[in-house]
Amino acid sequence: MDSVITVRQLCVRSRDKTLVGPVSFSLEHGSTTGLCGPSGAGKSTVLRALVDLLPRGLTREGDLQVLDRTIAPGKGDADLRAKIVLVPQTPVVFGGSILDNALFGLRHVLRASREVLRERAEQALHEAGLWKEVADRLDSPAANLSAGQRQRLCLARALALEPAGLLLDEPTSALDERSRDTVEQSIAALHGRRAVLLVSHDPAQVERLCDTTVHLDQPVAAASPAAVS
Ligand SMILES: Nc1ncnc2c1ncn2[C@@H]1O[C@H](COP(=O)(O)OP(=O)(O)OP(=O)(O)O)[C@@H](O)[C@H]1O
Repeated sequence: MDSVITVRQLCVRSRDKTLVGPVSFSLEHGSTTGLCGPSGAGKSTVLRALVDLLPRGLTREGDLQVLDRTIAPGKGDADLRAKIVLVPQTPVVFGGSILDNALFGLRHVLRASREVLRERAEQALHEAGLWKEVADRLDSPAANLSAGQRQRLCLARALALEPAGLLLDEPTSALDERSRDTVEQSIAALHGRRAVLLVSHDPAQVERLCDTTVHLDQPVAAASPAAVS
């Protein structure tokens, strides 16, 4: 299989502490990898490091390769973030319609006619498993969607970019069982098509969805507020 992301000896440090790592792993095309570990172990921080979007005051060390391109710290760009897309834990739904939300992001990376953009957005809604529920109301406010539908809308927005890798930060942690199952079905459908890194606290979910698991075993000491600028 082809590697989409490879990290070697990745560490994230604040001014005076190592918050994460060293950790090494690779995400293969078509595979789903679980990223597990106790609260505070650094799972969200790893995801942000992979798209080179660490908060100010934190630095990355070690090698990061995305599709054979080496990403030096601070050198991540729009191209990287269209290839590797981070879907945060809390779905961010913008004002505007369901279609506007699915198109957000895509509009910035693809110069194409409205028809082509719309086609890509609709395809992404299919891929995220939301199409049947929204096909007849694409122009309705996205704010009216349920929590599970919002999560899948964020997934669709990410998929519209046709990324090689998707980083999902606890996508079902705030959902009831039924919505969780629906979101899980959408994630399962990505298998074989994208490299997915799934942060999850739920071993059963990891068992259901993932081919392989990366453990961040060591809880790490938080940086003191004084250490962060
Ligand atoms: N901007 C920051 N400055 C200093 N320390 C930070 C910063 N962001 C995160 N940390 C610290 O890094 C460590 C890892 O945090 P992170 O949120 O990545 O953990 P997590 O494994 O995702 O936790 P959870 O499972 O609770 O979401 C924690 O100790 C946290 O306090």
